[in-house]
Amino acid sequence: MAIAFKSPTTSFFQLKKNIPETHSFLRFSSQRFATPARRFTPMAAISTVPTVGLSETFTRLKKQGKVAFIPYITAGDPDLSTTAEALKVLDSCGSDIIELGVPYSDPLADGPVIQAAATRSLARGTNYNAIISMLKEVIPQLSSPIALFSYYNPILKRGVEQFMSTIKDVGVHGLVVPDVPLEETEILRREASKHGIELVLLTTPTTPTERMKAIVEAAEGFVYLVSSIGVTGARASVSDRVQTLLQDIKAATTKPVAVGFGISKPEHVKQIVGWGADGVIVGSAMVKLLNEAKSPEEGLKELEVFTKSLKAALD
Ligand SMILES: O=P(O)(O)OC[C@@H](O)[C@@H](O)c1c[nH]c2ccccc12
Repeated sequence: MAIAFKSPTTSFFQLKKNIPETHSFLRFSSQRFATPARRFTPMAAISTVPTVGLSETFTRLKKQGKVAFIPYITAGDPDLSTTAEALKVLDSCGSDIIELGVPYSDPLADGPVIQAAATRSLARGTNYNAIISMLKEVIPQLSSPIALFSYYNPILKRGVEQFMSTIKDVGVHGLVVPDVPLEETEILRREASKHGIELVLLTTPTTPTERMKAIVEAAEGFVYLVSSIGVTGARASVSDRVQTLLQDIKAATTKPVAVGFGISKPEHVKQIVGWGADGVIVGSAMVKLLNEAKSPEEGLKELEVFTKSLKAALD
C-alpha cells in the first residue's frame, strides 16, 4: 500500500500544533505525533555556509590533517524536538558529519541500545514525515552534513526515487542502508547518484577481499568499516584487527574510510586514529547517554560534554 506522502514542506513546528492523525511511515497504525507540551521555540535560522557533502568534508579534513568525528543518534528519541536540538549541539561541538537514524521496527543490525531507542521513538509516534519536516527546519542551521540512516524496507515502501528526491530536497547529503546486500544496491546507487546523494556502503571483518574491493569501489562519500562482528553497541575495547582491515581497504581504494561499532571512549578514538582511519563513528554511547539523562535538557548537556571529550581525542 503506497502511503500518501505529505509534502515535507509542512513546517516541523506547525506539525507540533494539535497534530492531525498522520499516516505513520513505519508500518504502525497512525498515531498522533506525541510531543511534550514543552514549546520548542525555533532558533532564528542561523545563516551558515551551505554544507558541503561527505566526500568534500573528508577532502577538507585531509588537507587539514584531521580525522572526521561522526556521531549517530536515533531520530525521535526521546522526541523530535530534542533530536533537533541534539543535531545543533553535535554540530556546534565540532562533529564533521552527523548520522541520523530513521527508527525502524526490525533493526536487525542494531544492538539493544539502538533497538530500544527505535522502539521508544516509534512508540511516541515518530514518523518519516515528521523527521523530514524537522530536517527541513534544522539542516539550514547546521554546518555539518547529515547522513541519513535507514533500513531498506522503509525506503522500498516509499519508493527509492521518491525517497531520494525527498531527502535531497531537505538538504540531506548522504545515506547509509545497513541491510542492503551489494547485489541489490543497483537501484539505490542509480537513484542516489541521480539525486546527488552519497550512498555509503559497509564492509565488515568477515567480508572476503574481492567482495570488499567491489564494495569500496561502489561506495560514495566514505567507506564504513564495521570494526567488529555482531551488532552495534559500545564495547570495552576495539579489536586490533581494525588496523589490518584498514590497511587492506586503503590498499584497495583512496576513498576515505570511517570506522564504527563499539567506539565509546577517547582511548578508542585515539587508537583508531593511530591506525589510519579517516573518520570515527560513535552511536550507541550517544544514544544511551541521551536516554539515561534525567531530562532532555540534561541529556543535551551531557551530549555536549561527551562529544567534546571524544573530539579532543582526535586533536
Ligand atoms: O553504536 P556503535 O557501536 O557506536 O556503532 C555505530 C552505529 O551505532 C551506527 O553507525 C549505526 C546505527 N545503526 C546501525 C546499523 C548498522 C551499522 C551501523 C549502525
